[in-house]
Amino acid sequence: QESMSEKKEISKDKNVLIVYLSRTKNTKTVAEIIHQNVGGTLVELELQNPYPENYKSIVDQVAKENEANFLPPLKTKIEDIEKYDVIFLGFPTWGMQLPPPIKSFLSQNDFKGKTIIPFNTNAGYGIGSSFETVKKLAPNSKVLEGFTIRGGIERDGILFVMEGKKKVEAEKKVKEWMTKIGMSKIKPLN
Ligand SMILES: Cc1cc2nc3c(=O)[nH]c(=O)nc-3n(C[C@H](O)[C@H](O)[C@H](O)COP(=O)(O)O)c2cc1C
Repeated sequence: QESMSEKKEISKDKNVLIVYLSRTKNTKTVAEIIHQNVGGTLVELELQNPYPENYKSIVDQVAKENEANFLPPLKTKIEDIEKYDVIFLGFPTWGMQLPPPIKSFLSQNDFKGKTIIPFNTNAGYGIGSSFETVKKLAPNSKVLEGFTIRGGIERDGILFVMEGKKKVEAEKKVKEWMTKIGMSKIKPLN
């Protein structure tokens, strides 16, 4: 027989999805740190037509896509997205905006009644309009306070930085943030 306290515990259990976009693996590392803390399903978003390797080319392409409101088709399809209650959504800042593939992801799924938690890395200029756009594109969801940390500066040839001391700093900051938003106590079901 289940006691009352057990029932309370069970109602706290959540299905957690961690989905992220990452080109030079900084956001990927933050996604993995979140995964180590909370468990759940970890998925990298991939595109049907990958972006160019060249930095200047990708910057130009993203600027054009933003201007045209183009939603690049995704290769990654998340099975049974309905079953997830909590979705951590990770991305770098691109052109001071939410990257087009994340706009695609938000536009093609229904997040009604779900909790979305954004996380970000950037070259030091911050989140721009990205967190606001998450709210706009998932209007029936609850968007919690996001996490942001400085990552690489590809423009200056600094690609992956989330190792050594920097990774330790990220681990500490992620833990503090998860406690603040009440996500450190949840027990993922999956
Ligand atoms: C196309 C593109 C545009 C970017 N635009 C910005 C920007 O507007 N502001 C900023 O601070 N960093 C910008 N960056 C830098 C990335 O946000 C930063 O390097 C981030 O840590 C990369 O994450 P990733 O390693 O997960 O791909 C841009 C990078 C790329 C590739």
